Amino acid sequence: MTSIGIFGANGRMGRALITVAKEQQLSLAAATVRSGSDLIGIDAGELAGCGKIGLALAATCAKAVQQADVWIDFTMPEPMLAHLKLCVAERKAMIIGVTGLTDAQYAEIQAASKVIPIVWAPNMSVGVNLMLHLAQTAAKVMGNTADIEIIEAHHRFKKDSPSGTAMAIGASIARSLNRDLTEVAVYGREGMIGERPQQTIGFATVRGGDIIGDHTALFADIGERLEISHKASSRNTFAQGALRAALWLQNKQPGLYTMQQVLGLPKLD
Ligand SMILES: NC(=O)C1=CN([C@@H]2O[C@H](COP(=O)(O)OP(=O)(O)OC[C@H]3O[C@@H](n4cnc5c(N)ncnc54)[C@H](OP(=O)(O)O)[C@@H]3O)[C@@H](O)[C@H]2O)C=CC1
Ligand SMILES: O=C(O)C1=N[C@H](C(=O)O)C[C@H](O)C1
Repeated sequence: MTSIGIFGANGRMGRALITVAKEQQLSLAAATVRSGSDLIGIDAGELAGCGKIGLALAATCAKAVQQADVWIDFTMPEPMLAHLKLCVAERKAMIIGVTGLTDAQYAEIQAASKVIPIVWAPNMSVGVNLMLHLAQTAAKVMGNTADIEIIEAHHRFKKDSPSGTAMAIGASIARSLNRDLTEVAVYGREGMIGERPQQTIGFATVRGGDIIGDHTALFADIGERLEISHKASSRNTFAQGALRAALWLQNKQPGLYTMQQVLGLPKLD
């Protein structure tokens, strides 16, 4: 049975991962927190609020990393890169859900994937990964005349904007229309901005309360509009996807894999 490790066990996603791993009776071999944390030694299930699981939280270090075959990381870009180095040194596979990466940070994941197998995805839900296909189909049919806008909403604690998922939806649409997202993306509008250039892809961000994660791709033409929407109502959905990826990734060759591959969906354009 694949043994699984969780970095950032105290995060919102860390706790969801522990809960779902327990529900699914997976082999959770390690769960770590920052070194020096007061949580070290506490039972991981008690931290997550799902009851004792008999696994004490450990400090993140090489020795802890040796305890599991596949590590899951939903922390933040900088700690994730430190964890990536540990996994490369110990030749451990990694599932990475962290968003808000710079191009240079993403390049570090690409480089590490020459040595270890990695799944990186900004959204581990089945629905969003299907939505990427639906958005490409809509773009091919409507994208040359319709105005395309991507709207996302998340909880007040989220640090990055637009969300990683919104960026992935925008990139998928741009690819299927042969547009360069860096040239056509518009992030927010203010003042006398003039009429909308048709080729642009707009992004709008909402932040508030405890919204788990909503995404809409809007194709607005004259006389009709199409909206493709996904709403997550539980973080456990993302955790289920990440754990599915962890089981799928064990014994794979080094490489950078996608959730499309994990879920057996066709390759995106
Ligand atoms: N791909 C997907 O499906 C999804 C991706 N995400 C992404 O996952 C990431 C985490 O989200 P979320 O769980 O809400 O965030 P949280 O803020 O709840 O958790 C972040 C975790 O990272 C740890 N951390 C932060 N900074 C450091 C540091 N400098 N050193 C060590 N540990 C650190 C925190 O530790 P501590 O508790 O000690 O502060 C915490 O455990 C985000 O990038 C988010 O966008 C989220 C949901 C789904
Ligand atoms: O920070 C979050 O919470 C989420 N982040 C991911 C993103 O940036 O797309 C995925 C999900 O929507 C929740």
